[in-house]
Amino acid sequence: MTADAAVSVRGLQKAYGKVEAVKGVDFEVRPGEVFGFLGPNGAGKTTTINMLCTLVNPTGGSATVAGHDVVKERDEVRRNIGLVFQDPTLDGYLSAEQNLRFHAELYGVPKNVVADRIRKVMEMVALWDRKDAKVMTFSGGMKRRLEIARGLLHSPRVLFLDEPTVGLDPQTRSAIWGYINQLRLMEDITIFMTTHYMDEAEYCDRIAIIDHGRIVVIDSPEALKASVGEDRVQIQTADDSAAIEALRERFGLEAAVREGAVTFAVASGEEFVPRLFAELGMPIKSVSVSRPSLDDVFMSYTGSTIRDAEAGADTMTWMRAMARR
Ligand SMILES: Nc1ncnc2c1ncn2[C@@H]1O[C@H](COP(=O)(O)OP(=O)(O)OP(=O)(O)O)[C@@H](O)[C@H]1O
Repeated sequence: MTADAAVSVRGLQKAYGKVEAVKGVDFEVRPGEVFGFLGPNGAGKTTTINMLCTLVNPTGGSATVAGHDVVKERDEVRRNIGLVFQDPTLDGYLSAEQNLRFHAELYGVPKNVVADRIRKVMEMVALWDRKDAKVMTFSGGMKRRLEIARGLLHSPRVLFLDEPTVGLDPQTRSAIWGYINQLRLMEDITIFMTTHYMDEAEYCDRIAIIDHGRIVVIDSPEALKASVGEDRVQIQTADDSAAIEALRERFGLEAAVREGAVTFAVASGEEFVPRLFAELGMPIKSVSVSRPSLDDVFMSYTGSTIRDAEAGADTMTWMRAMARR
Protein backbone atom coordinates (compact mmCIF):
# COMPACT_ATOMS: atom_id res chain seq x y z
CA MET A 1 0.00 0.00 0.00
CA THR A 2 1.20 3.53 -0.70
CA ALA A 3 1.83 5.24 2.63
CA ASP A 4 0.57 8.67 1.61
CA ALA A 5 -2.56 7.57 -0.28
CA ALA A 6 -5.77 9.18 1.02
CA VAL A 7 -7.57 5.86 0.58
CA SER A 8 -5.90 2.54 -0.03
CA VAL A 9 -7.87 -0.65 -0.58
CA ARG A 10 -6.60 -4.22 -1.02
CA GLY A 11 -8.81 -7.22 -1.80
CA LEU A 12 -11.73 -5.65 0.06
CA GLN A 13 -14.76 -7.92 0.32
CA LYS A 14 -18.19 -7.89 1.85
CA ALA A 15 -20.62 -10.78 1.83
CA TYR A 16 -24.11 -10.63 3.31
CA GLY A 17 -24.80 -14.33 3.71
CA LYS A 18 -24.71 -15.69 0.18
CA VAL A 19 -24.84 -12.22 -1.43
CA GLU A 20 -21.33 -11.08 -2.33
CA ALA A 21 -21.92 -7.34 -2.41
CA VAL A 22 -18.20 -6.49 -2.93
CA LYS A 23 -15.98 -9.20 -4.38
CA GLY A 24 -12.42 -8.19 -3.54
CA VAL A 25 -11.64 -4.70 -4.87
CA ASP A 26 -8.28 -2.92 -5.08
CA PHE A 27 -7.68 0.78 -5.63
CA GLU A 28 -5.94 3.86 -4.29
CA VAL A 29 -7.14 7.44 -4.07
CA ARG A 30 -4.48 10.15 -4.15
CA PRO A 31 -4.56 13.10 -1.77
CA GLY A 32 -6.53 16.02 -3.23
CA GLU A 33 -8.25 13.90 -5.82
CA VAL A 34 -11.98 13.85 -6.65
CA PHE A 35 -12.50 10.13 -7.07
CA GLY A 36 -15.79 8.77 -8.37
CA PHE A 37 -17.26 5.35 -7.88
CA LEU A 38 -19.60 4.76 -10.78
CA GLY A 39 -22.00 1.87 -11.23
CA PRO A 40 -25.64 0.87 -11.52
CA ASN A 41 -27.97 0.17 -8.56
CA GLY A 42 -26.78 -2.79 -6.53
CA ALA A 43 -23.20 -2.71 -7.93
CA GLY A 44 -21.67 -2.43 -4.45
CA LYS A 45 -20.95 1.31 -4.24
CA THR A 46 -22.68 2.00 -0.93
CA THR A 47 -21.29 -1.17 0.65
CA THR A 48 -17.74 -0.09 -0.30
CA ILE A 49 -18.22 3.44 1.01
CA ASN A 50 -19.75 2.06 4.24
CA MET A 51 -16.69 -0.13 4.81
CA LEU A 52 -14.35 2.82 4.22
CA CYS A 53 -16.36 4.93 6.66
CA THR A 54 -16.19 2.14 9.30
CA LEU A 55 -19.97 1.70 9.29
CA VAL A 56 -19.77 -1.87 7.99
CA ASN A 57 -17.05 -4.45 8.72
CA PRO A 58 -15.38 -6.08 5.71
CA THR A 59 -15.52 -9.87 5.44
CA GLY A 60 -12.13 -9.91 3.67
CA GLY A 61 -9.20 -7.74 2.59
CA SER A 62 -8.12 -4.44 4.13
CA ALA A 63 -8.37 -0.69 3.70
CA THR A 64 -6.82 2.46 5.10
CA VAL A 65 -8.30 5.94 5.07
CA ALA A 66 -6.04 8.94 5.83
CA GLY A 67 -3.41 6.35 6.78
CA HIS A 68 -5.56 4.50 9.33
CA ASP A 69 -6.91 0.98 9.16
CA VAL A 70 -10.71 0.93 8.85
CA VAL A 71 -11.05 -2.03 11.23
CA LYS A 72 -8.21 -1.61 13.73
CA GLU A 73 -8.21 2.20 13.93
CA ARG A 74 -11.86 3.00 13.59
CA ASP A 75 -11.84 6.12 15.80
CA GLU A 76 -8.89 7.68 13.97
CA VAL A 77 -10.61 7.03 10.64
CA ARG A 78 -13.85 8.60 11.90
CA ARG A 79 -12.04 11.73 13.12
CA ASN A 80 -10.52 12.23 9.69
CA ILE A 81 -13.57 11.81 7.50
CA GLY A 82 -16.75 13.71 6.67
CA LEU A 83 -19.90 11.95 5.52
CA VAL A 84 -22.76 13.02 3.31
CA PHE A 85 -25.16 10.16 2.75
CA GLN A 86 -28.29 9.63 0.67
CA ASP A 87 -30.68 9.80 3.61
CA PRO A 88 -30.60 13.09 5.47
CA THR A 89 -29.68 12.84 9.16
CA LEU A 90 -30.31 16.47 10.12
CA ASP A 91 -32.57 17.39 13.02
CA GLY A 92 -35.55 19.18 11.48
CA TYR A 93 -36.56 20.83 14.76
CA LEU A 94 -33.22 22.57 15.14
CA SER A 95 -32.05 25.57 13.13
CA ALA A 96 -29.41 25.08 10.47
CA GLU A 97 -26.77 26.64 12.72
CA GLN A 98 -27.81 24.56 15.76
CA ASN A 99 -27.41 21.40 13.68
CA LEU A 100 -23.85 22.41 12.88
CA ARG A 101 -23.07 23.38 16.50
CA PHE A 102 -24.25 19.98 17.65
CA HIS A 103 -22.00 18.30 15.11
CA ALA A 104 -19.03 20.49 16.10
CA GLU A 105 -19.43 19.36 19.71
CA LEU A 106 -19.71 15.72 18.68
CA TYR A 107 -16.47 15.99 16.73
CA GLY A 108 -14.64 18.05 19.34
CA VAL A 109 -14.01 21.06 17.08
CA PRO A 110 -12.07 23.52 19.32
CA LYS A 111 -14.47 26.08 20.87
CA ASN A 112 -12.46 29.11 19.73
CA VAL A 113 -12.80 28.18 16.05
CA VAL A 114 -16.38 26.86 15.95
CA ALA A 115 -18.15 30.15 15.11
CA ASP A 116 -15.74 31.04 12.29
CA ARG A 117 -15.80 27.56 10.89
CA ILE A 118 -19.64 27.41 10.90
CA ARG A 119 -19.83 30.71 9.07
CA LYS A 120 -17.25 29.63 6.51
CA VAL A 121 -18.92 26.34 5.59
CA MET A 122 -22.42 27.87 5.55
CA GLU A 123 -21.26 30.67 3.28
CA MET A 124 -19.67 28.10 1.00
CA VAL A 125 -23.05 26.44 0.38
CA ALA A 126 -24.89 29.82 0.34
CA LEU A 127 -26.97 29.13 3.46
CA TRP A 128 -25.56 31.69 5.90
CA ASP A 129 -28.59 33.96 5.50
CA ARG A 130 -30.82 31.01 6.46
CA LYS A 131 -28.81 29.96 9.50
CA ASP A 132 -31.63 30.64 11.99
CA ALA A 133 -34.37 28.84 10.03
CA LYS A 134 -35.51 25.43 11.20
CA VAL A 135 -34.23 22.67 8.92
CA MET A 136 -37.76 21.26 8.50
CA THR A 137 -38.56 24.36 6.39
CA PHE A 138 -35.69 23.62 3.95
CA SER A 139 -36.08 22.14 0.46
CA GLY A 140 -34.37 18.84 -0.40
CA GLY A 141 -31.55 20.71 -2.13
CA MET A 142 -30.98 23.04 0.84
CA LYS A 143 -30.82 20.07 3.19
CA ARG A 144 -28.23 18.39 0.99
CA ARG A 145 -26.18 21.62 0.92
CA LEU A 146 -26.38 21.84 4.72
CA GLU A 147 -25.25 18.23 4.98
CA ILE A 148 -22.24 19.04 2.83
CA ALA A 149 -21.45 22.02 5.09
CA ARG A 150 -21.78 19.77 8.13
CA GLY A 151 -19.56 17.12 6.57
CA LEU A 152 -16.83 19.75 6.18
CA LEU A 153 -17.15 21.38 9.59
CA HIS A 154 -14.43 19.43 11.37
CA SER A 155 -11.97 19.89 8.45
CA PRO A 156 -11.88 16.23 7.42
CA ARG A 157 -9.04 14.92 5.27
CA VAL A 158 -11.42 12.81 3.19
CA LEU A 159 -15.04 13.70 2.42
CA PHE A 160 -17.30 10.79 1.45
CA LEU A 161 -20.37 11.63 -0.59
CA ASP A 162 -22.81 8.83 -1.37
CA GLU A 163 -24.90 9.90 -4.37
CA PRO A 164 -24.79 13.56 -3.27
CA THR A 165 -27.18 14.74 -5.96
CA VAL A 166 -29.64 11.86 -6.16
CA GLY A 167 -33.26 13.00 -6.29
CA LEU A 168 -32.35 16.66 -6.85
CA ASP A 169 -33.44 18.79 -9.79
CA PRO A 170 -30.83 19.59 -12.49
CA GLN A 171 -30.32 23.16 -11.24
CA THR A 172 -29.59 22.05 -7.67
CA ARG A 173 -27.39 19.24 -8.94
CA SER A 174 -25.26 21.69 -10.84
CA ALA A 175 -25.12 24.03 -7.79
CA ILE A 176 -23.89 21.14 -5.62
CA TRP A 177 -21.19 20.41 -8.19
CA GLY A 178 -20.26 24.07 -8.06
CA TYR A 179 -19.65 23.71 -4.30
CA ILE A 180 -17.67 20.51 -4.75
CA ASN A 181 -15.42 22.17 -7.33
CA GLN A 182 -15.00 25.23 -5.11
CA LEU A 183 -14.13 22.95 -2.23
CA ARG A 184 -11.25 21.37 -3.98
CA LEU A 185 -9.78 24.79 -4.61
CA MET A 186 -10.31 26.09 -1.09
CA GLU A 187 -9.72 23.12 1.17
CA ASP A 188 -6.95 20.60 1.38
CA ILE A 189 -9.31 17.69 0.97
CA THR A 190 -9.81 14.43 -0.91
CA ILE A 191 -13.30 13.67 -2.18
CA PHE A 192 -14.62 10.16 -2.63
CA MET A 193 -18.05 9.98 -4.15
CA THR A 194 -20.46 7.50 -5.62
CA THR A 195 -22.82 8.26 -8.44
CA HIS A 196 -24.79 6.61 -11.14
CA TYR A 197 -25.06 9.78 -13.19
CA MET A 198 -22.66 9.53 -16.13
CA ASP A 199 -22.62 13.28 -16.71
CA GLU A 200 -21.48 13.87 -13.12
CA ALA A 201 -18.70 11.33 -13.33
CA GLU A 202 -17.14 13.66 -15.92
CA TYR A 203 -16.25 16.09 -13.13
CA CYS A 204 -14.10 13.55 -11.30
CA ASP A 205 -10.32 13.40 -11.68
CA ARG A 206 -10.56 9.62 -11.91
CA ILE A 207 -13.41 7.18 -11.83
CA ALA A 208 -13.68 3.52 -10.98
CA ILE A 209 -16.44 1.66 -12.78
CA ILE A 210 -17.94 -0.99 -10.50
CA ASP A 211 -20.33 -3.66 -11.68
CA HIS A 212 -21.58 -6.75 -9.81
CA GLY A 213 -19.21 -6.10 -6.91
CA ARG A 214 -16.04 -5.87 -9.02
CA ILE A 215 -14.04 -2.94 -10.34
CA VAL A 216 -14.01 -3.14 -14.09
CA VAL A 217 -11.64 -0.27 -14.84
CA ILE A 218 -10.12 2.83 -13.19
CA ASP A 219 -8.87 5.90 -15.06
CA SER A 220 -9.57 9.55 -15.82
CA PRO A 221 -12.78 10.22 -17.76
CA GLU A 222 -10.70 11.43 -20.72
CA ALA A 223 -8.48 8.35 -20.81
CA LEU A 224 -11.50 6.07 -20.49
CA LYS A 225 -13.24 7.73 -23.39
CA ALA A 226 -10.06 7.57 -25.49
CA SER A 227 -9.71 3.86 -24.67
CA VAL A 228 -13.06 3.14 -26.29
CA GLY A 229 -11.69 4.59 -29.50
CA GLU A 230 -14.82 4.25 -31.56
CA ASP A 231 -17.45 6.86 -32.33
CA ARG A 232 -21.13 6.35 -31.69
CA VAL A 233 -23.33 6.55 -34.79
CA GLN A 234 -27.12 6.79 -34.59
CA ILE A 235 -29.39 6.52 -37.60
CA GLN A 236 -33.11 6.91 -38.14
CA THR A 237 -34.72 4.70 -40.77
CA ALA A 238 -38.24 3.53 -41.54
CA ASP A 239 -37.44 -0.02 -40.39
CA ASP A 240 -35.11 -0.48 -37.41
CA SER A 241 -34.88 -4.28 -37.58
CA ALA A 242 -34.06 -4.22 -41.29
CA ALA A 243 -31.38 -1.58 -40.64
CA ILE A 244 -29.81 -3.66 -37.85
CA GLU A 245 -29.81 -6.69 -40.16
CA ALA A 246 -28.27 -4.71 -43.04
CA LEU A 247 -25.54 -3.29 -40.77
CA ARG A 248 -24.62 -6.81 -39.71
CA GLU A 249 -24.67 -8.26 -43.22
CA ARG A 250 -22.99 -5.50 -45.17
CA PHE A 251 -20.57 -4.05 -42.62
CA GLY A 252 -20.27 -6.74 -39.93
CA LEU A 253 -21.46 -4.21 -37.31
CA GLU A 254 -23.54 -5.07 -34.22
CA ALA A 255 -26.24 -2.44 -33.70
CA ALA A 256 -29.09 -2.01 -31.23
CA VAL A 257 -31.93 0.45 -30.71
CA ARG A 258 -30.94 3.02 -28.07
CA GLU A 259 -32.74 6.28 -27.31
CA GLY A 260 -35.11 5.52 -30.20
CA ALA A 261 -32.40 5.22 -32.88
CA VAL A 262 -30.36 2.40 -34.39
CA THR A 263 -27.02 2.79 -32.63
CA PHE A 264 -23.61 1.29 -33.26
CA ALA A 265 -19.93 2.02 -32.70
CA VAL A 266 -17.40 2.42 -35.45
CA ALA A 267 -13.90 3.92 -35.80
CA SER A 268 -13.77 7.32 -37.61
CA GLY A 269 -17.56 7.69 -37.69
CA GLU A 270 -17.56 10.77 -39.93
CA GLU A 271 -15.61 8.98 -42.65
CA PHE A 272 -17.90 5.98 -42.37
CA VAL A 273 -21.13 7.95 -42.97
CA PRO A 274 -20.75 8.38 -46.80
CA ARG A 275 -20.20 4.59 -47.12
CA LEU A 276 -23.24 4.00 -44.97
CA PHE A 277 -25.47 6.06 -47.30
CA ALA A 278 -24.03 4.37 -50.37
CA GLU A 279 -24.08 0.78 -49.19
CA LEU A 280 -26.78 0.26 -46.54
CA GLY A 281 -29.34 -0.41 -49.24
CA MET A 282 -32.21 1.46 -47.55
CA PRO A 283 -33.16 5.12 -47.04
CA ILE A 284 -31.69 6.88 -43.98
CA LYS A 285 -33.78 9.75 -42.56
CA SER A 286 -31.11 11.20 -40.29
CA VAL A 287 -27.68 10.39 -38.92
CA SER A 288 -25.64 11.64 -35.98
CA VAL A 289 -22.04 10.92 -35.02
CA SER A 290 -20.72 11.59 -31.52
CA ARG A 291 -17.47 11.03 -29.68
CA PRO A 292 -17.65 8.29 -27.04
CA SER A 293 -19.36 9.32 -23.82
CA LEU A 294 -18.90 7.71 -20.41
CA ASP A 295 -22.07 5.81 -21.20
CA ASP A 296 -20.25 4.23 -24.15
CA VAL A 297 -17.30 3.53 -21.87
CA PHE A 298 -19.62 1.77 -19.44
CA MET A 299 -21.15 -0.15 -22.33
CA SER A 300 -17.79 -1.22 -23.70
CA TYR A 301 -16.49 -2.43 -20.31
CA THR A 302 -19.65 -4.04 -18.96
CA GLY A 303 -21.61 -4.96 -22.08
CA SER A 304 -24.68 -2.93 -21.13
CA THR A 305 -25.59 0.71 -20.71
CA ILE A 306 -25.93 1.90 -17.14
CA ARG A 307 -29.66 2.38 -17.72
CA ASP A 308 -30.10 -1.15 -19.05
CA ALA A 309 -28.06 -2.47 -16.13
CA GLU A 310 -30.37 -0.60 -13.75
CA ALA A 311 -33.45 -1.89 -15.51
CA GLY A 312 -32.02 -5.39 -15.02
CA ALA A 313 -31.42 -4.75 -11.32
CA ASP A 314 -34.96 -3.41 -10.96
CA THR A 315 -36.32 -6.52 -12.65
CA MET A 316 -34.35 -8.71 -10.22
CA THR A 317 -35.70 -6.75 -7.25
CA TRP A 318 -39.21 -7.09 -8.62
CA MET A 319 -38.75 -10.83 -9.21
CA ARG A 320 -37.42 -11.31 -5.68
CA ALA A 321 -40.38 -9.34 -4.28
CA MET A 322 -42.80 -11.48 -6.28
CA ALA A 323 -41.07 -14.67 -5.11
CA ARG A 324 -41.50 -13.61 -1.45
CA ARG A 325 -45.28 -13.13 -1.83
N1 LIG B 1 -27.49 -5.04 4.69
C1 LIG B 1 -27.58 -5.81 3.62
N2 LIG B 1 -28.03 -7.08 3.71
C2 LIG B 1 -28.11 -7.88 2.62
N3 LIG B 1 -27.75 -7.50 1.39
C3 LIG B 1 -27.28 -6.26 1.22
C4 LIG B 1 -27.17 -5.35 2.32
N4 LIG B 1 -26.67 -4.18 1.84
C5 LIG B 1 -26.48 -4.35 0.52
N5 LIG B 1 -26.85 -5.60 0.14
C6 LIG B 1 -26.76 -6.15 -1.22
O1 LIG B 1 -25.45 -5.94 -1.70
C7 LIG B 1 -25.47 -5.56 -3.09
C8 LIG B 1 -24.76 -4.23 -3.27
O2 LIG B 1 -25.55 -3.20 -2.68
P1 LIG B 1 -25.07 -1.67 -2.57
O3 LIG B 1 -26.10 -0.94 -1.78
O4 LIG B 1 -23.68 -1.64 -2.09
O5 LIG B 1 -25.12 -1.23 -4.10
P2 LIG B 1 -25.02 0.25 -4.70
O6 LIG B 1 -24.09 0.15 -5.85
O7 LIG B 1 -24.66 1.23 -3.65
O8 LIG B 1 -26.48 0.51 -5.21
P3 LIG B 1 -27.36 1.90 -5.14
O9 LIG B 1 -26.92 2.71 -6.32
O10 LIG B 1 -28.74 1.36 -5.33
O11 LIG B 1 -27.14 2.53 -3.82
C9 LIG B 1 -26.93 -5.58 -3.50
O12 LIG B 1 -27.20 -6.83 -4.08
C10 LIG B 1 -27.67 -5.41 -2.21
O13 LIG B 1 -28.93 -6.02 -2.29
